[in-house]
Order: sequence, then structure tokens, then C-alpha cells
Amino acid sequence: MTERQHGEPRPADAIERHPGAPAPGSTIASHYRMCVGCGPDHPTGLHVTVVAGEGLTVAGTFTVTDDHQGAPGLAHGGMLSLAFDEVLGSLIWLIGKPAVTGHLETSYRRPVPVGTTLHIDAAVDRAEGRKIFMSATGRENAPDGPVSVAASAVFIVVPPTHFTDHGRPVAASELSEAAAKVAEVNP
Ligand SMILES: CCCCCCCC/C=C\CCCCCCCC(=O)SCCNC(=O)CCNC(=O)[C@H](O)C(C)(C)COP(=O)(O)OP(=O)(O)OC[C@H]1O[C@@H](n2cnc3c(N)ncnc32)[C@H](O)[C@@H]1OP(=O)(O)O
Repeated sequence: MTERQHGEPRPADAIERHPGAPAPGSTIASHYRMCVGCGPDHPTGLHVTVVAGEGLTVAGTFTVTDDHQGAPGLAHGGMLSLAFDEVLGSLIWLIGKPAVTGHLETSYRRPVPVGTTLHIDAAVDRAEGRKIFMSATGRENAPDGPVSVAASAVFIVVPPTHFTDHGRPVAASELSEAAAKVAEVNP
């Protein structure tokens, strides 16, 4: 291996779409029915939906409701950050490796009123060892609407046991098929 010169950036590792990844255009199923980000059974969750894109990209949506307000009539910044965490996190199903958020940075560009649907495009930018660098933009009410929020994140690849060691036991019926495989629970 050639030695790097001082100040030269570390070369990125190859990172590819997993052969078993959901096909472009298909919905990425909610990983856990009670997830506050994507779970369909969560009463006040964000109910984020995500569709796989080409390569290492996804497109998500989050519709802001009264349950997500900070100032009256406006989305709470933490909720917007959650929506980005969820959509960025769904990129792991394209890579085929479990990972968790290490660092998430959110830049709020415009207030987001209740009733807005944010269209969140997210992509994997590069990988370095276990670190996966990702970024996303959230546009108001249309895939080409004005950018309301932008985010960047570092996800860290973890062993599947991360969830069983630190979480609680769960039935396969509460998880998506892919998540049940990660958690190694049988139906
Ligand atoms: C019971 C059954 C359950 C079933 C579940 C089914 C499966 C579910 C499947 C899919 C779920 C998806 C869910 C998505 C939800 C959305 C995503 C979230 O909200 S995730 C929650 C929030 N995040 C955390 O809770 C992380 C808490 N932190 C940790 O656990 C650790 O700190 C961890 C794993 C992130 C790192 O700890 P280390 O000991 O493994 O890593 P070290 O060896 O120290 O670092 C490795 C490399 O990463 C960098 N690194 C570590 N932490 C970093 C950080 N915070 N920011 C930036 N880089 C970091 C280090 O500098 C190092 O880099 P160098 O190799 O030296 O270049």
C-alpha cells in the first residue's frame, strides 16, 4: 500500500448496493411497527415512508401534523431531525449492513408549517472503515420544491447483536422481514 502524504485525505472505501437490496422504486418496509419514525402502529409517530432509489439513494416523505408542532402551527426542529434520521437510516437496507446514527447534523433553512409534506432525498456519499457518510435534503411539498432542511450524518456499522444486547426481545411480527433477519428472531 502506498503511504499517504501529510494532509492527503484518507481514500474512501468501496461501498456498494447489496445484491439483495430492495429494487429501485420499491417501498422500504418499516423496520419496526412501533418505531416513532416509520412505524405504522405508532399513534403519534412521523409515519415516514421511504422508496428505494438508484444506487445508494432513497426518497422519503414526512407529512407534518399537529402531533409534531413546536411553535403553534410549525414543525418542531427535533421532529424534522427525527425524519432525517429515519430516512438516512433506511439507506442501511441498500447497503445490507446494520448501522446506527453516530452523528447527525441538521440545517434548518425555512420554517415548516403543519400540513407540509417534506420530500427527503438521501444518499450515501462515502465510507471509511465502519463509518458511512450520508447526506439529505428535505424539500417543501414537491420533489423539486424549495429546500427547507438539509442534513448530513455519520452512521457506524454495528454487529446485529447491537440490537439484541442493548434493546429488548421482540416478536418477528413487530419487525419487517429484513429487520427480523438482523435480529435473528423466528416467526
Ligand atoms: C432487540 C431486538 C431489536 C431488533 C431490531 C431489529 C434490527 C433493526 C434494524 C435496523 C434498525 C435501524 C434503526 C434506525 C433508527 C434510526 C437510526 C437511529 O436512530 S440509531 C439510534 C441512535 N444511535 C445510537 O444509539 C448509537 C449509540 N452509540 C453507539 O452505540 C456507539 O457509540 C457506536 C456503535 C456508534 C460506536 O461505538 P463503537 O465502540 O462500536 O465504535 P468505535 O470503535 O469507537 O468507533 C468506530 C469508528 O466510528 C467512529 N465513531 C464512533 N462514534 C462516532 C460518532 N458518534 N460520530 C462520528 N464517528 C464516530 C470512530 O471514530 C471510529 O472511526 P475510525 O475507525 O477511528 O476512523
